Amino acid sequence: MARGRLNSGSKAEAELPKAKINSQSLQKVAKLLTYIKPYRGKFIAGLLFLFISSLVGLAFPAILGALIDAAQDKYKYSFLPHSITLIGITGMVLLFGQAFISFFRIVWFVQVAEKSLADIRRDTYFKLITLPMNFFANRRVGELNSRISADLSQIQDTLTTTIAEMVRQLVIMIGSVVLLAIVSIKLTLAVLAILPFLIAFAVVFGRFIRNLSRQAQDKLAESNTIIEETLQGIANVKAFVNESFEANRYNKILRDVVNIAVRGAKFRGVFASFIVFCLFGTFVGVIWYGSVLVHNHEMYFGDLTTFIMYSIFVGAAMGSFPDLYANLQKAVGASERVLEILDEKGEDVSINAIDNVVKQKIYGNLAFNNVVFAYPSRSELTVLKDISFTADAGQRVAIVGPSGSGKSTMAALILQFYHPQSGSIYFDGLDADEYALTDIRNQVAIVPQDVLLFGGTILENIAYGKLGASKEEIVAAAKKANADQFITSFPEDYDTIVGERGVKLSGGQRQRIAIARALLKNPAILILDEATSSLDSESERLVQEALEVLMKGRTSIIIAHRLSTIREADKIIVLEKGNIIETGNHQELIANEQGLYRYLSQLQFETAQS
Ligand SMILES: Nc1ncnc2c1ncn2[C@@H]1O[C@H](COP(=O)(O)OP(=O)(O)OP(=O)(O)O)[C@@H](O)[C@H]1O
Repeated sequence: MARGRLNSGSKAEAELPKAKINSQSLQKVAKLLTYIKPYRGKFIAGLLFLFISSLVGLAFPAILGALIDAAQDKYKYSFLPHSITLIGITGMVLLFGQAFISFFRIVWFVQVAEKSLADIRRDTYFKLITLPMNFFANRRVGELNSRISADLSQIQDTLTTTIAEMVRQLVIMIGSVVLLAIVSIKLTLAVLAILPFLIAFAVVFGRFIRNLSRQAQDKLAESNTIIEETLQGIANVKAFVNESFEANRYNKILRDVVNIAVRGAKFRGVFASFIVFCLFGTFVGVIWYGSVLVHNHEMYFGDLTTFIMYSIFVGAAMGSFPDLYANLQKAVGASERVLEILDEKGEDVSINAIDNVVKQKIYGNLAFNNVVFAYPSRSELTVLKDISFTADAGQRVAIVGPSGSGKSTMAALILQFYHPQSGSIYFDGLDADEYALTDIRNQVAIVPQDVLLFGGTILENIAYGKLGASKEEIVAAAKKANADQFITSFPEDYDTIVGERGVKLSGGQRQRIAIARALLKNPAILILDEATSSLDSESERLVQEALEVLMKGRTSIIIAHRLSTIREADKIIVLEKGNIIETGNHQELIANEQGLYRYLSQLQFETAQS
């Protein structure tokens, strides 16, 4: 019956919203069910075995009744042997047969569910990572991740248990009602007159209680967000001595959780007491009426036992439907959400690495032609307004400008993370749209401001630039990137684990790893997003040296924060509020007394001196 969880603990899938089950939603689910297709043989066999084992289960009340009657030398069923022992043996044989069949149906259902779910998971993950950047800009990634895993678990549960349980309970319920009528039509009518009303009441009241429990769960989820956020930003909490502020915030929300849970508990108490009273009242009534029939010799005692067992079957089956139906609704909702992702249009990247190899070589000539761009998530703010510039193969072009002027956005456009609203980007004189997306990304490398290292060894982290690179190639790249020395100073050398659970590397060391990665990738065009935080002078020298090696022979776009590092650039583009306001080399720009470049240079020079 409605087992609304009213304590504030919550399972992930308990929070999943339910969807309406109608022809439209079922059509969508059917699309997801195509994932079962490769395993349909096992699935159908499992359903068949389930059907058989449920039918066999229906025989037991009759056999138990027959055993009890046989004890009094009464044999009602002609198809059963007229001997207590033989009836007992028949029961045992059926039981064994049922156990045997159940084993296979459970194994097959789990196999089908696991395999098809793995396929859905693989496709969803691949679709997710090939979705355009804009998809991620509008969503909280953590939320997306937990939502998808909860949705997929719900679908998995439904495939492994809910569908099987529904079929089983349906067979048992229909079978039991038929068999009840055969045993005693009078008693059957008495039971059927009461049970549906009781169950309808339980469903309606149960739903009300579930709503209350959902409110408690939502509040609890809100409180968990506080924990998550504060733990992620623990350094901020400590630095601002805001521990008591956070503790109070958390405490307040916890009090709300308790209030809602306690209010719900009162309703739950009323509900449970009423149901227990009515349900057991019904059974007491049935047994009373049955005893009267037995007493008047209108019914055997064994029949009464059989009858009571079938009534319990019917009650349990009816009671299980609301939960099973709710599970099905959640699964439909979950399927719809997973399908939404699967139906999104991903970028043109193939799951087979072989399809992504470079088909059209880029030599490094880059041009922006009247590029206008606004982020799709903030379309009212034009970030780049009519940007035009060229970078010839092998040139170094620096982009400078105040914070928020659009420098990183230009890098994102070169990497084709977004597309300009108007204007074009050209590689070797050809519009970017004429290249395969992977061709561009394979031949452009970025050394970002903040280098993210994956959990794994240093070797694997460098190899990310060229999967399948040999150890010699990796070490050679690390040497050129001035990284070999610090790597070999670790006891585990290139096998040192870095990332969240491994050794923490300094900013300069991480940058040199990123440079080694980029060297290994050997791109035609290089984007350097210079770190804003300055390194100590030794580290700075090592990084700068490595960058010199990296930039040699390639087009380099340097997003510069420290103007001292770009004096040698062939061209400097000064950006302000999305417009190019000056272009030239260092000498030319510094000569412009009213220019922004000269002003910014002086500002940095004075700051450095002071
Ligand atoms: N993903 C995004 N979605 C919406 N707006 C964005 C996004 N990324 C950046 N912006 C906005 O675009 C503008 C330009 O940002 P951008 O990061 O390109 O500047 P920047 O010159 O690189 O700044 P900084 O020197 O601080 O890194 C800013 O107003 C910023 O708020």
